[in-house]
Amino acid sequence: MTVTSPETPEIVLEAESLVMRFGGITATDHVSMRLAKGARHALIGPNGAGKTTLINQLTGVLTPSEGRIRLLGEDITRLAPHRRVTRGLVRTFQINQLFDSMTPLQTLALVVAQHRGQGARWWQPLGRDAAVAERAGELLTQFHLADVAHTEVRHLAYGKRRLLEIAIALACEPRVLLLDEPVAGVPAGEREELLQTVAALPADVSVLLIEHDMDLVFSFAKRMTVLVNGALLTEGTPEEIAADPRVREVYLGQTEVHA
Ligand SMILES: Nc1ncnc2c1ncn2[C@@H]1O[C@H](COP(=O)(O)OP(=O)(O)OP(=O)(O)O)[C@@H](O)[C@H]1O
Repeated sequence: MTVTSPETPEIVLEAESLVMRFGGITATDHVSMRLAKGARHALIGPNGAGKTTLINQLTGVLTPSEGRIRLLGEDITRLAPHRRVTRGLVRTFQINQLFDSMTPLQTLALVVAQHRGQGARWWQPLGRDAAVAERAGELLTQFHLADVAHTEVRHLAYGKRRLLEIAIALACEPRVLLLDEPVAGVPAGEREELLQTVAALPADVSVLLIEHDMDLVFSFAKRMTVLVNGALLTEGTPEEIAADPRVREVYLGQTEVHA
């Protein structure tokens, strides 16, 4: 039996000494990080720090040159991306052309049905499967999309599209959600709704936020990991990170980082 106490939180996602080389470039240089259950964890770093490369390894788009990734205690280092989603590791999706002519209701019903193994039946009139329709309706309400439930995605405001992207990820019932720049490009007038929704994500879903917007990072995160030049510079609480002179130097754009 595994005994966990408040001092030893359950670790849901663990990267152990990940290395990713592209030819002569080491984009991820022995990076380790752990995400606790219910985490609100941000991954930050200047351009080219290796955030995207790290996330691509966590989701399975890239296979690390070295190191291990564990999800809920199981090694997933070489597991295909879709199998990671099934096991509860989900990244926010960028809506592609496929969804443009569908409504948010149709989109969410499709994803919920697909995730529940009812993909072949998703096109049946909504209402045939009450559980799917109910879950899609819940997500529409939770993500402030009820008023545009029947509007084709192509006509949605940008902020609503970003909300739908997060709702799609939640429809996959994640244990760990990788939230990739949720407010990037969202106009000021639409940000507040998005920020509130991100703040209200279910407490039992562990969230890793990748974000350049420091206001969002500091209002959201309880822990932060800072990457610089592919390596882990430091990890800590927002207060520790804000007070760290090395982090300040990085964000002031100085080239020398003193360890
Ligand atoms: N497929 C690739 N082939 C070669 N080099 C790559 C590849 N992908 C990333 N890199 C390099 O790895 C380094 C890290 O890039 P990455 O995109 O992961 O950084 P990032 O922190 O996500 O940056 P940004 O904030 O600008 O998106 C960069 O030097 C980049 O040029």
